[in-house]
Amino acid sequence: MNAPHRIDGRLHLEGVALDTLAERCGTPLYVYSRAALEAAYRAYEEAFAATPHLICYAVKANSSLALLNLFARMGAGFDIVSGGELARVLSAQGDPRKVVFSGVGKRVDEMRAALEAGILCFNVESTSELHRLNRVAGELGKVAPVSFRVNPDVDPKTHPYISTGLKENKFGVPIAEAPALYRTAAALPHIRVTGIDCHIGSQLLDLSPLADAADRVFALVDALAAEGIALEHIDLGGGVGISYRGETAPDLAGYGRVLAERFAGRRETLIVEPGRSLVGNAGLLLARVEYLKLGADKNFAIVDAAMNDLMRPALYEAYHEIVEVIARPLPKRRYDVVGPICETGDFLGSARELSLDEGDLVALLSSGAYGMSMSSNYNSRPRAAEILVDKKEIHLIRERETQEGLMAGERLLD
Ligand SMILES: Cc1ncc(COP(=O)(O)O)c(C=O)c1O
Ligand SMILES: N[C@@H](CCCC[NH3+])C(=O)O
Repeated sequence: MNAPHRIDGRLHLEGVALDTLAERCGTPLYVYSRAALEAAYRAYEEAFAATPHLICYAVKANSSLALLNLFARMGAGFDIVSGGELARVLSAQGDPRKVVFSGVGKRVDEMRAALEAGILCFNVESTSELHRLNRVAGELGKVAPVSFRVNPDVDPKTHPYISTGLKENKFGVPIAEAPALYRTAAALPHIRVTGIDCHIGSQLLDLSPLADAADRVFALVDALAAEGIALEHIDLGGGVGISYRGETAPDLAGYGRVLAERFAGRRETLIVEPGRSLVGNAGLLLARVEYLKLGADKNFAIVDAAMNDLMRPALYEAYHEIVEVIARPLPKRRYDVVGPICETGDFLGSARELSLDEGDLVALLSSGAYGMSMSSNYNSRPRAAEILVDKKEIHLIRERETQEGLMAGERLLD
C-alpha cells in the first residue's frame, strides 16, 4: 500500500510505523514512499504510451538527489530552472541530453553550464534571452537548441499565484509574437530551433485548459511548418493537480488519450514537465506537538514544524490534511495547527478537529511537492531531515541541518 495507512491505529508509510521513525530520526521530518514515487512515474509512462514522449520531471517540486536519481533510473528527463538544479540533476546521474531549461531569468553562467553539459533544449522566454543565448553559445563555439515558451493566454483555473499562462503573467512570449521570434531565431548562427513549450499553471484539477493551450500550440506549430520551420518536439509543461482534501485528481490516462488523438500522424515528440503529480502525494511531513494552548476563542496546537518547513499554507492558504500519527481515544478539539515562528502567517492548518496531547505526533499529508524544496532557515531553524521508505527499509536521504552548518559561511567583522 503506497498511501499512508493505519495498522492497529498507528500510521504507516509502506511497512514503516511513523511513530517509530520519528523517535529514531526526530522531527520535523519529511518522509517519502519509494513505491508511491515509482507508481506515479509509471502512471505517466502508461498514460502517454501511445505517443512518442519524454517525461521531464520538474525538479523544483522536490529537488532531493535521491528522488532525482530514482526518476533518472526510470528513464526520466528533467525540467530545470537554474544552474543549481542542473548541478543537482548531474549529481543525481540524470542524463543532460534529456534536460530542458525553463525560466525567465537565465544568467550567462547558467547558460554556459547548460551548453557545456549538452542539454536537450533551452525553453527561451524572451527576445533578449534569445540574443544572449546566441552570443554565449557563439563564445563557446556551440549551437544552442531552442524552444520558445509561448504564453497562450489560457485561464488555467487555479490559484492566481500559480497561474503562468495568462497574458498578464511574466512567463513566456505572447503566442501572437512567436512566429516573428522563430524567424529571427532561425537566422541566428548559434541557435537551432528545435521545439515549442508552454506551461499554463500548477495544481490544475480540470485539464481542459491544458487541451485548449495545446490546440493553440498545435496551430502555431502547423503555421511554422508551412513556413519551413519544422519543430522536433512539443512541450506542454506540467500542471496536473493532485488531491489534497478529497478533490478528484485529473484523469491522467484521459489526458494521455486526448493528446494521443492530437499527436496521431504528427512527427513531433511530446514532452511533459510534471512536478507535483509525481511527488506530491508520495510524501508527508511529521511534526510533534510541543504545546496545546487552549483558549475561549481558539485552541492552538503548536508543533515543531513551521512555515519555514512547509510554506504552502502561509503562501497560498494551501490545505494539507493533518492527521494524528497514533489514533487514540481522546476527545476531539478544534485546533489551529501552528509553528513556533514569529509570524501570524505561520500556520499549517486552521480549524482542524484533532485528538491531541502534548508530545503527540501529527502528519501533514501530501507534502512531497513544494515542501522541502521551498523550505528556508527563517528564524534560524535548521531544515528538516528527509527519509525515503522502501517497504520496511529506511533510507536517510538528507541529514537534518545543524546550527553549525547554518552559520558555516558567515564571518564576524575583523
Ligand atoms: C516551467 C514549469 N514546468 C513545470 C512545472 C511543474 O508544474 P507542476 O508541479 O504543477 O506539475 C512548473 C511549475 O509550475 C513550471 O514552472
Ligand atoms: N510552489 C507552488 C507551485 C508553483 C509551481 C512553480 N511554477 C505550490 O507549492 O503549489
